Amino acid sequence: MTTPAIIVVAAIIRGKDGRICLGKRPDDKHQGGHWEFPGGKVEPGESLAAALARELHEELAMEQSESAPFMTIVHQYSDLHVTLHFREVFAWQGEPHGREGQPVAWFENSELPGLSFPAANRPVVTALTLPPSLAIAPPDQSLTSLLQAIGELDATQTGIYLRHWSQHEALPEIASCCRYHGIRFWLRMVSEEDAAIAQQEGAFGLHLPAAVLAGCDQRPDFAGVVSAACHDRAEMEKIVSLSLDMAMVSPVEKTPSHPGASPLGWPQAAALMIGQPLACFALGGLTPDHLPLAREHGAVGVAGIRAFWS
Ligand SMILES: Nc1nc2c([nH]c(=O)n2[C@@H]2O[C@H](COP(=O)(O)OP(=O)(O)OP(=O)(O)O)[C@@H](O)[C@H]2O)c(=O)[nH]1
Ligand SMILES: [Mg+2]
Repeated sequence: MTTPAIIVVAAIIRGKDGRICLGKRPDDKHQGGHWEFPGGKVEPGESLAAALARELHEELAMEQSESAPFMTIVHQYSDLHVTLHFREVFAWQGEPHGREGQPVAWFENSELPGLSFPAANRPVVTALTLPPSLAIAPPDQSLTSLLQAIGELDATQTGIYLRHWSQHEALPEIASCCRYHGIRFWLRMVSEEDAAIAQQEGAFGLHLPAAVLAGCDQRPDFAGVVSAACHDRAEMEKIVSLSLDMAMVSPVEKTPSHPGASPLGWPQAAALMIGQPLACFALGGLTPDHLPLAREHGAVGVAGIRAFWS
């Protein structure tokens, strides 16, 4: 028996202090009692932006003027198939309040993982803990220039992937520099012990290259974000089957670091990323300025080497 299918838009509303506005779903509704990103069903013929503006007016008395895609999640509940389009809201008038009597409150990003949400929301809650840009440490970078570059990054916007440093003797020094500057960093998993090293050094993420993903039959034992490289549909299916949190999808465009690789292009990258229950990062020939384009195509973030370190 097929379950009913609906299309929903929901808002990521960030206040000036960075906190996020959530509502509580009434107990008698689908997924009642959980916190939700305010929003609701898209009506036939309505654009996502218009549907969101209408829902925010109806539910929160917010007159919203501008929103852009954040991520899309497709989820099968036992009783309902939902396509959830999360959009980031940039500008609005009016102080949001629960017009239908529902509790409305503002939360720090770090508080979100401790709240109870509908099951479909897990990937968006993870995505909200991630920086929008991920700078990959270039292979030829010296330790001195790496440490200096870390100090110059904006920790709210950029995390780093220490691709070549997992087993390096200087790792504790680099990790401590990242922690000091509040930079979220990822380490590469090559052997099992890398997961323990990443945990011990306070890494935010653990990244599996394609060959490691291929040999993996369960999610690595790491209490942070687990990501993996993804170049095609089979790898995406593997990543989803292992319940990983994040995929770095590449190469989206032509890139000097892999001159022989033929790029996916945005339409094919979008087909891989949109709706998946994880946070996708687009990689390959991109700069941080590609973020809005990447979000239009199903990625929540962008990653790269050269263009991400200046
Ligand atoms: N608004 C919202 N809905 C969500 C979220 N996560 C999630 O699974 N959903 C599901 O998406 C659907 C959204 O429906 P809704 O109840 O908000 O719809 P609505 O505002 O149009 O209300 P109505 O049915 O009273 O007209 C529900 O089945 C809900 O369980 C979320 O974060 N926000
Ligand atoms: Mg609603």
